[in-house]
Amino acid sequence: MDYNNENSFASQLRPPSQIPTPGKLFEMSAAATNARSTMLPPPNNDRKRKTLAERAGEPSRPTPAPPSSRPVNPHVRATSLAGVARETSFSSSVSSRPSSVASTRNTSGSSYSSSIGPGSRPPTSHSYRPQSAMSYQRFQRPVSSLNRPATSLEAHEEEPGTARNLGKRKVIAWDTDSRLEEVENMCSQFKEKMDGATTESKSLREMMGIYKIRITELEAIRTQLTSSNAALQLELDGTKARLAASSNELDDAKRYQNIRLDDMQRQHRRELEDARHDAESDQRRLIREHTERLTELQRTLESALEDQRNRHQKEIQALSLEGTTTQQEKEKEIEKQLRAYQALEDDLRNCKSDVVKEQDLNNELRAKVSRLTNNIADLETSVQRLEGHIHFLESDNKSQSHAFADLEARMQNALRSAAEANDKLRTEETLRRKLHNQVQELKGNIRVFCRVRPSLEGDAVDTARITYPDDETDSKEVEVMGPEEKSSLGNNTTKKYPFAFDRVFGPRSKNQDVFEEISQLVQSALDGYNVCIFCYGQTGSGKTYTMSASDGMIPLAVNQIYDTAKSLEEKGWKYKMEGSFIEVYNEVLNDLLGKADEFDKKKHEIKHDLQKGKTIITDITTVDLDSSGKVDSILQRASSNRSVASTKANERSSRSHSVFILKLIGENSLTGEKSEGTLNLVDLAGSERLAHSGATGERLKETQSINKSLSCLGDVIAALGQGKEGGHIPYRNSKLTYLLQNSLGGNSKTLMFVMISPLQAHLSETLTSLKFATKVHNTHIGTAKKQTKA
Ligand SMILES: Nc1ncnc2c1ncn2[C@@H]1O[C@H](COP(=O)(O)OP(=O)(O)OP(=O)(O)O)[C@@H](O)[C@H]1O
Repeated sequence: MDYNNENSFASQLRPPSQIPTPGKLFEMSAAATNARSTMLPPPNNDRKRKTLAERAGEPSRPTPAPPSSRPVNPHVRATSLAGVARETSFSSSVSSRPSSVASTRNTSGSSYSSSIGPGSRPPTSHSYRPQSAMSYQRFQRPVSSLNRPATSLEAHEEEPGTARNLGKRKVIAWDTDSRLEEVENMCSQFKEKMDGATTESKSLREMMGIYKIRITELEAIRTQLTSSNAALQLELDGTKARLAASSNELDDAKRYQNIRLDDMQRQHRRELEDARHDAESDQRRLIREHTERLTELQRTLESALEDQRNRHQKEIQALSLEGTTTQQEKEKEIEKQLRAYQALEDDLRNCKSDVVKEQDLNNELRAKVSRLTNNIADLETSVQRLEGHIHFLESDNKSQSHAFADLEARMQNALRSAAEANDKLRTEETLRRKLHNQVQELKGNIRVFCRVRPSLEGDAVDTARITYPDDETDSKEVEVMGPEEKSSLGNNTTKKYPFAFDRVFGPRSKNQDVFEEISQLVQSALDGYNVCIFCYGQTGSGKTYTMSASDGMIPLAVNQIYDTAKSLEEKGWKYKMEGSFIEVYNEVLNDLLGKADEFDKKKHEIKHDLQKGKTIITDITTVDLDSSGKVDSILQRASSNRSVASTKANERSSRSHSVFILKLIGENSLTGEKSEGTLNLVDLAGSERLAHSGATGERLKETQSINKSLSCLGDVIAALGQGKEGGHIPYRNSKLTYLLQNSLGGNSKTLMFVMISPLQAHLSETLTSLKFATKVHNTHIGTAKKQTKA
């Protein structure tokens, strides 16, 4: 809860309920108060009234001044005038006869009417009523009542008594007629008064009704106000309670905050203490380390200084030694120079003697010059002889130039014949390709090799009896001893099953030996043919080992292609190699170089260009094989993808076909030739028969799909073997045969490996595989066509 948020608290309070408008309240208090305070006390009927006769005998008393003669507040006057509007006769009688009853009555009536009733009274009448007509009358009553004849009401009550009084007066009357007239006048006046009193009474009753209604209304308002007051009180109590609860909560929150603040402060202090402690220990450690380092540095510096000092001392010693040596040498040199000087002096002496000798010699030389002049003539003769010899040598150089030109011509001839030889070589390469293809055709466009794997360490000891009759010569035959059968005579017999293929590899054969046999087919792919090599056999018979081992057909084929492509470069050929790896599992294509989690989900379509003999698979990863090392990474990626996609119970590689597709696009820049070949290396799923596998559920579905695709492969080969021009080949019956459509049949070269397990337990599957391979071997497929690029 947010105790600081006053708004939230304020919002919880209820808005005050409707309070009656101050106008009404004012109206009630003023009107009600005034109505009650100004209401006339009931007429005192108990007061003993005097009869007319009694009053007639009384001496007349001075009448009080009429209200009009006194200074009256203008509002009071207005009120009286309002009364006049209703009872004009009374007003007039008051003014004309101050002593009459009517005047008094009229005044009180008008005062009364003016003091009550919001409708008939001017609103300001209360505020200007220090002495209302009523109060004036009340104040005057004891005096006026003495000579007042009677109020209209009293007159009414006293009416029966009037006749009696009159009768009494008749007795005492001294002027009967005038008295009678007076009485009649009085009677008529009483009658008038009666009428007026009746009207007044009626209006008073009406007023009473109005006041009753008004009182009821005011009572209702009071009730309403009381109830709203009670509601407000309740609300106020509720709000007070909420306020108290909120303030309690606020106090709690404050307390909690304070506790938390204290905790945090304590923790902060602790952390600060720890940090300070850590910092101090760090500081101490750093100072220690620093001191140690300083000491060490000092030690190092001191030792370096010592070394340097020693070195300098040594140098100084060496220099002083050198100085001493130099000084000695210099001294020696000076001595030597002194000796040389002495020698020079000796020489000078000798020279002087020599000059003498020279002069003698000069004379001798002059004699010689004359002799030499004679000799010059002899030499000129010799020069002439030498010039003749130079002429002779110059003529020999020309003959050498001729010989050089001759050599150059011979070299040009050699280059020409080399170019011719290269041309011839290229022509021969084309011829070789043709002849190579012819040899392959002669060997048959579908060939079958059989390979029997050796017994492995974990294998059962019981091996089948498999022999190789022509092992030493052609290596084309294999004989398998069938299972023991009882003859009709009850003897145990075993049947021998001989098979012959294009080549049989025994258990001792190596992958390299196998590859030598197929390398010519790989060469055909380089030459622009579609080649398909697939391994057929039961699970564990050695298909993957033959195809994808590190020295298997795939790596060896790629290596050979690299080597050959390189050697063909000097003949003008340049090759581009693209590799992709496909899996066919349960009739669904998967990209083994793609993502394992997209297996069986991503759709790949097979599209054929039958005219160009090209196959395209949509959304497949194609790797540029620009170095031979790449093939290893491709095989590893495919293998890891397969193991990710497989489960323990389902060894995916055994239950699916894998196809390594190598596209080889070549172009000869010298001859303009182009070729596009495809090498398909197929590792088929295990071929064990459904009945033998004992599979159920998902495994049964897999086995059915494998059997279907393998039997479709057999059907396609059989249909091709029939060799009917335009005959239907059921490629579309399975994904595998549809994928290999351009690599199976007339436009391609096909090689099938039938892989055999040496175990007796697998004998039945071995015989089935060998029989299937024999059927394929007996099939002759039409001539292969080279794929040339447009
Ligand atoms: N010629 C051989 N020399 C030595 N070992 C071999 C040979 N052929 C197969 N093997 C071994 O035999 C075992 C089974 O071979 P491989 O996995 O190649 O069989 P497979 O037919 O591909 O089986 P699957 O159908 O399950 O893929 C492997 O351990 C493999 O190393």
